Amino acid sequence: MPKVLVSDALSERAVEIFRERGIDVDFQPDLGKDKDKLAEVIGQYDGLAIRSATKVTDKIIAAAANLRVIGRAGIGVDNVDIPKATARGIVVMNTPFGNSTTTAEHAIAMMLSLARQIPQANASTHAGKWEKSRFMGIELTGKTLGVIGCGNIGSIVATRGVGLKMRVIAFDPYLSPERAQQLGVEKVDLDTLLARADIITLHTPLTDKTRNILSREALAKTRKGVRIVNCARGGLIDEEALKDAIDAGHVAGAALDVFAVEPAKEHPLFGNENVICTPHLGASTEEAQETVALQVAEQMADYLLTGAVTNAVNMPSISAEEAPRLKPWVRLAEMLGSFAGQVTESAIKEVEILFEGVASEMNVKAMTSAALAGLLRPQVGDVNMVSAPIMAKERGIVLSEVKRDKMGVFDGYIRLTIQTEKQRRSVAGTVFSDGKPRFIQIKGINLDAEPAAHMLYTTNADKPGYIGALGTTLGEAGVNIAAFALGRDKEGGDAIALLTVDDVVSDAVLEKVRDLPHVLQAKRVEFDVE
Ligand SMILES: NC(=O)c1ccc[n+]([C@@H]2O[C@H](COP(=O)([O-])OP(=O)(O)OC[C@H]3O[C@@H](n4cnc5c(N)ncnc54)[C@H](O)[C@@H]3O)[C@@H](O)[C@H]2O)c1
Ligand SMILES: O=C(O)CC[C@@H](O)C(=O)O
Repeated sequence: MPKVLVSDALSERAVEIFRERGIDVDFQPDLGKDKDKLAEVIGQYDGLAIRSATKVTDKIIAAAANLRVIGRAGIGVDNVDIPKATARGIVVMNTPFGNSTTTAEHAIAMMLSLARQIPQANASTHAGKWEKSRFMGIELTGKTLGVIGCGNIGSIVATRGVGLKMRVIAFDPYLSPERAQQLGVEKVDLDTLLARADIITLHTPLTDKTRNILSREALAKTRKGVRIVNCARGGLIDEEALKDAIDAGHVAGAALDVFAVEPAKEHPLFGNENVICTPHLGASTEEAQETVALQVAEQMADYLLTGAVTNAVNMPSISAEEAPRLKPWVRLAEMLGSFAGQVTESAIKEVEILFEGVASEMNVKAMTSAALAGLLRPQVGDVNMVSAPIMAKERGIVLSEVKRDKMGVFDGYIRLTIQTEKQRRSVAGTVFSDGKPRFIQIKGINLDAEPAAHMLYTTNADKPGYIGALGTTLGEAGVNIAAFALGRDKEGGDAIALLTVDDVVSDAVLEKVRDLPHVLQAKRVEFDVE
C-alpha cells in the first residue's frame, strides 16, 4: 500500500481522500517547517503532499529514497527543487486552477483596501480616534488597472476590473490579441503599462525573466501616485526600491500578500502607513483550500495507484481513462528503448520514434519518455519516465517523433531508431491483443519475439549450420533455450536471432557464441518482466 505524508496544513479533505482510495496517510501539518525532521522521515514515503511552508530542497529529495510524487495543493511550485526532483524521477504536480478565483478576489480586496485605506481606518476607528478627515481615498471607476501577467488569476482580476468600470490594460507576452479582446482588456507593452496604470497588479510566476519585473528602473517609469498590488510572488518587486518610491511620495501605496522572504517576520515596509500586508493569504478561503486539497489528493492517488498523471509540471499528462490502454504501449516503448540501449555501446546522437496506427492515436509523449528511459538506463542507471527527457536533452540527443496512419499488417506499432557515433539501429514492436509486447523487427528484419527476462541476441551471416552450432554451444554450457526467434533480410544475407533462455547468459558463454563462425555480434539482453 503506498504511503503518503501530508507535511503542511492542507484541508482534512485530502486525508479523507487518501484513506478512501486505500492509501496509508500521515497527516503532520507542521512537519514541513522542520526541515531536519522532514529529511529524517521522508525516506519512508511514496508521496508528499504540501502547500507552501514545506521547502522540498535538494537535501530533502536526496533523502527521499522511495518518493514517487510530490503534490502541491496550490499553484506555485517554487518551493520545490523541480530539476532535482525530475533528475530523481519524482513527478511534481500542482492544482493550477483550484485557487485562482479566490486569489483574484484577494487581489481585488487588496486593491479596494488600498484605494480606501480600509485596514488603516479600521485600526484607527477601533482605537477610538474617529479620524474622518485622515482617510481620503480614490474612486476606482474610470481608473486604469495595469495587469502584469494575464493568465488564470490575472484574467479573472482583469474581468473583475472591467466589472468595476475600470479601464484595464495588460502586459503579458503570451496573451493573444483574441483573448485580450475577449477579456475586454487592451494588450500593451510593459513600458506603456508602467506609464499609464493608476494601479498595477502582478500575476506572473516568479522566473528569471519576471524576477524584479518592478525594478527600481521600472518603478521610476510609473505614474506619480500609482498604487501597487502583489498577490503573486515576493521576488517580482524590488522591495528596497519600492520602499524608497513610497518614502519619496512617488508610489502612493502598496498592498502585499507575498514577500521575497517568507515567512516575513520583519520587513523594511512593515509599519509604513501606506502599505497593507497580509501573510500570503491569497489562496486562503475554505472553498479554495477544500478544492486544492481534494484535487491534489485525487491526482496523487491516481498516480500512485494507476499511473495516471494530471497537472504534472515535469511530465506529460496521462488521463485515468487512457492509463490502462496506454500501459502496455508504454511498457513496449520502454522495452524497445531498453533493447536498443543494451546492444549499443557508443554515444547516442539521435533518436527517432515512429508511432504507427493505434500507437499514433495515443499519448505519444508518455511512450517517448518511456522509450528514452529504457534507452538511457543501461548507460546512466537511475532514470525513469520523468527524468529521461531531461537527461536525453542534457546529453545532446536529438529527438524526433513521427506519427503515421496504419500502413502495414499491424493495427499499430512503434519503431525506435537510434543513430550512434558508429551506426544506425532500429527495433520495432507491437502490443498483441493479450496486452503483451512483441518485437516484430530488428535492423529492418522481421521476426516475432516476446521480450523475456533473459535473452541472447546475435547477428550473423546467413550460412547453413549456424543455428545448430549455436544450439550446441548453449547446450554444452548448460543454457536451456525457451524460445528461438529468427529472421534474415535475404537468403545468404544478414540474419538475426533473439533467443529466450532460462538463466542469465554469462560472459564466458557470450565469448563462446562470439567465437562461432559467421557471428558478427552477440549480446546479452535482459528485461524486467512482470
Ligand atoms: N498569493 C497567493 O496565495 C497565490 C495563490 C495562487 C497563485 N499565486 C501566484 O500567482 C501567480 C499567477 O498564477 P496563475 O495561476 O495566474 O499563473 P498562470 O500561469 O495561469 O499565469 C501567469 C501568466 O504570466 C504570464 N507571464 C509569464 N512570464 C511573463 C513575463 N515575463 N511578463 C509578463 N507576463 C508573463 C504568462 O503568460 C501567464 O499568462 C503565480 O506566481 C502564482 O504562484 C499566488
Ligand atoms: O497554499 C497557500 O496558501 C499559497 C498558495 C499559493 O501561493 C499558490 O501558489 O497556489
